[in-house]
Amino acid sequence: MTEITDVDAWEVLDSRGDPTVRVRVEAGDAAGTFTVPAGASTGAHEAVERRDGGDRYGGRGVREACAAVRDELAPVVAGRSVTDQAGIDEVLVDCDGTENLSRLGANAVLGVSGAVAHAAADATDRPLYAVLAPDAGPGDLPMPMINVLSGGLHAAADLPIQDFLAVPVGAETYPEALETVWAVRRAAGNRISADRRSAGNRSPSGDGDGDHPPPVADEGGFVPSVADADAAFELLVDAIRDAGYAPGDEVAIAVDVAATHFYDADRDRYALAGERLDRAAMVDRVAGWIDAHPICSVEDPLAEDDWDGWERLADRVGDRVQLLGDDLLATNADRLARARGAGAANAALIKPNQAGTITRTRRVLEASQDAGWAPVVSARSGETCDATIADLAIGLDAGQIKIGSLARSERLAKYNRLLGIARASDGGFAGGDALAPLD
Ligand SMILES: O=C(O)[C@@H](CO)OP(=O)(O)O
Ligand SMILES: [Mg+2]
Repeated sequence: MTEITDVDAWEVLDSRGDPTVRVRVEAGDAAGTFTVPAGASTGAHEAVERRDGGDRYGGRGVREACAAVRDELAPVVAGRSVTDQAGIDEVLVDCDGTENLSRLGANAVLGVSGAVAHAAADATDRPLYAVLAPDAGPGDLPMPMINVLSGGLHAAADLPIQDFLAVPVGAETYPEALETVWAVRRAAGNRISADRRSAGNRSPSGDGDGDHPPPVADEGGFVPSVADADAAFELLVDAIRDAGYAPGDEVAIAVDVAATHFYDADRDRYALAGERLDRAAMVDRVAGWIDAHPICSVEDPLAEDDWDGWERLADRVGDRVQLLGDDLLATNADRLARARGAGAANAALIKPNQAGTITRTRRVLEASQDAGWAPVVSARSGETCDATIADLAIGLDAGQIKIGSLARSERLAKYNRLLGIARASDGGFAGGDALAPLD
């Protein structure tokens, strides 16, 4: 048994330049570090983090979360076996004392939980994915859904839909999957640049007529010059063709509508690019996108508490596409159980900082697998070069992963971790089965 001997926490900056929590756990000579990510399109049902700028903690929430790690969480885990992840997570949750971890902050609790997992890997001299894996062992490399076009809260743009992602369903190896999407991204960038050139836009740094680079959003996706979702889907399909791939068969499209953030609860309407859609019209609109474009996965097509809308859409298209709950499920076991009972979705986005501990994350992921629902491990829009989710996806055999674009270091740290694991393994995909090419 290797006992935890020290826990420290401090502020570091994430990919938006905002402070976040980094925790280091020591167990004798072994040590592990984990850095907590942060969402922008956060759901109401996520575990509650202490972030800067919130009223509740006077705007210095991250500093207080770090202090909570040092002053309250460190004493309760000191002396415990670093390999007892479930036991440690239980005392962390008990120490907070609230269900949603709002007293100390879910970022304080997850910071310790994640660093314990890394320290256990170091103490046992095993890769993190092996430490996270069940007795049956780790799974396959996850099929990536990779952000190419961005809108919504991640981009200062008119396009209300958040992510348009390419899924390289025809790729046979991990390097080929990333090469495929890189070619699609480059083709999309060329098209947006050409549009900007003809519209006379120029980047502030541009010094010539040829310089019209596309703007990029929080996760490195390109911000297209269109407000209409159908136009964005068509742009992505054109880019897939430009890159030499068959839309649907070789590269399919996933979309994160992130509808909670344009749902007007007072009027019970979806405010979509100047329109005001009621529930039935929003369901029609999403079904229309699925009919018209080679879409294999739709995330958050309706707002986080619009159960009726989710059920209607699932009845209509649930046998044809992956209906992925992010804000709906919030990596929360009770919400997943409710959604299962209602048949409201058929896949679960898995974000550790929505859950608050590694063990809670694992349990929701496993509950989703038990239900026959595809789990998709996901990064947040605010990230660091911490690559833990890559190991989580492989260790727990998630089958799919969503990290962001291929052009920002905080995203590439995770893709590169997966490439390293692919190099050391047979490189097989699990996700190819879950997301079969479209007919
Ligand atoms: O909505 C999402 O799925 C994520 C990642 O794209 O965004 P955020 O981290 O801002 O919630
Ligand atoms: Mg989402």
